[in-house]
Amino acid sequence: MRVVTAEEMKALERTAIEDYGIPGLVLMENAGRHVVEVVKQVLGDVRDKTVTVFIGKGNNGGDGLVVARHLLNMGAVVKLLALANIEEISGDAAINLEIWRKMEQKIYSLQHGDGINIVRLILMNTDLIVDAIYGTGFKGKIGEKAGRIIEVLNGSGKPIVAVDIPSGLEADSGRVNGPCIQADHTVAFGLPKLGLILEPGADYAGNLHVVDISIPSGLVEKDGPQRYLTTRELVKEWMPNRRSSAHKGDFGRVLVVAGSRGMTGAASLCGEAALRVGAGLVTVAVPETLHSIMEAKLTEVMTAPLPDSGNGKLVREAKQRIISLLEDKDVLAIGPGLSTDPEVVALVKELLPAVHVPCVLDADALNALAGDGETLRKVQAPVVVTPHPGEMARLTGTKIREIQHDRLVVAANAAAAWNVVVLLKGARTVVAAPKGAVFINPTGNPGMATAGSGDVLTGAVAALMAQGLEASRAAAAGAYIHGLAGDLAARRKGMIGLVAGDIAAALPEATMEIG
Ligand SMILES: NC(=O)C1=CN([C@@H]2O[C@H](COP(=O)(O)OP(=O)(O)OC[C@H]3O[C@@H](n4cnc5c(N)ncnc54)[C@H](O)[C@@H]3O)[C@@H](O)[C@H]2O)[C@H](O)CC1
Ligand SMILES: [K+]
Repeated sequence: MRVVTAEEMKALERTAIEDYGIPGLVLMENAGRHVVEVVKQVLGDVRDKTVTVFIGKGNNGGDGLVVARHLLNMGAVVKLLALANIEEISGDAAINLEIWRKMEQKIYSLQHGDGINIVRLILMNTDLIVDAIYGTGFKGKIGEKAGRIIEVLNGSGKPIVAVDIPSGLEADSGRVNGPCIQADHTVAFGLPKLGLILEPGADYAGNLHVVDISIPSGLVEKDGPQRYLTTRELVKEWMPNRRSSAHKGDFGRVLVVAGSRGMTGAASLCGEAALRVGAGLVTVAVPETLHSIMEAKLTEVMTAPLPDSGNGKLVREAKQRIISLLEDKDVLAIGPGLSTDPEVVALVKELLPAVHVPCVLDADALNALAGDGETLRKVQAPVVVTPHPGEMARLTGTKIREIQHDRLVVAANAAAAWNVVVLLKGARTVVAAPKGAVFINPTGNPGMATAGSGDVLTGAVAALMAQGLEASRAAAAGAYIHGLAGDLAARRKGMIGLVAGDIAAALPEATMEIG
């Protein structure tokens, strides 16, 4: 599903109105009806329930007026409060205001005074709040008075349904610069806005319902900026079919180069994950002094010893052995637990230009390239890098806060500069392809911020590349499946006690859920 900015959404709405002749009033009516459906999901029978609708002066408020009218017709008690100067309501919103007035219904203006007392009074008998104050027209900072009212609404304990966007949320970034409606449900019209998908916006949005308000589908799907929300349907479309006559070679052979003394778990988690996401054959190559430990740890995953320094860390001489192991492999996954020993750094830098199979670089393989992202361009095959914000900061020579301030832009710029797919981990993992496509991942939970979680993700991405998925799709699907496995595991074990092994163990269930 495409993800848009406020301006891009407005342009789609304008085209629908001006070029296709769909009256804005029709779009607004459709929008309002969908909000009513969600209100009914929350309240059940709305008859005699009290719904308080807060409107602003723009078309978001217009949607709110449509919601009020339909709920009234359904037998609900509806209170309508305007946070703006009613006289400033214009266009389609004014038409709906006129209808509301002709139905001899009241509208409380909060224009004068601080409005807090009237809001508190009305909320005492309210069963549900509809936030139709600001939508894609919101810019900058919420006004002081509106901010105080929003804080009262958030503290009311009443369910809140936000119209299009929680008021106070920046549609394009998901950032908030002050009070913002903490919605239980957000009904987004046409396409999800970026701010509803990125943190903290996704948190403020609550349950996101993306609804069709009859903007022509050809318009909605047409090629605009290639920003997508990774959905189950998209991942299902990308996953390879499994013919009954298939054999393990059909699903690719992965070589994992990972591990060092005290970090054998990273190698085994990565190898196990690659198998569990469907790779046909997986070999984990580790420093030779650790080889017997790995043989004991792993069953379905094969192992191979690599030259090391005797202290359980690879030496640059391992390059030749890795190149020969790669001769009958389809994908290389390198980095988990390798350590940042100078010999390992030298090995990674000398090995990469000699790699001719698609590869996933994670953890210490990325740390080996600190400040030297350009080396990534020397790999003779598609590359996926999977940095967390700290590794990304080291790779780009910047600070974590700069990485986190604009994750999409940082990932997209790095992808283009290094000609690789960048999977930037974090709340809402972002996948950026060199040619501009960006996928935002909706799955996962804070319980996954646990040692080894990234090793599992690396194995999942490698498995999908081995099964023939194009690099950016393998990264987006891998992030989706990894996050879904984490959600399934957290549902059973909670977030606090969740460990990476639980995520790995839930991978098959996650791939089953995708179908
Ligand atoms: N365009 C259409 O045909 C449809 C739009 N839909 C809904 O309309 C809103 C977008 O409406 P818009 O009139 O552009 O603005 P808003 O209602 O979001 O904002 C109201 C108004 O608020 C003012 N404003 C902006 N920022 C601030 C601020 N920081 N403080 C105070 N006031 C502010 C500004 O003047 C705005 O005009 C969209 O989200 C949909 O809900 C229909 O759903 C579909 C048809
Ligand atoms: K809103």
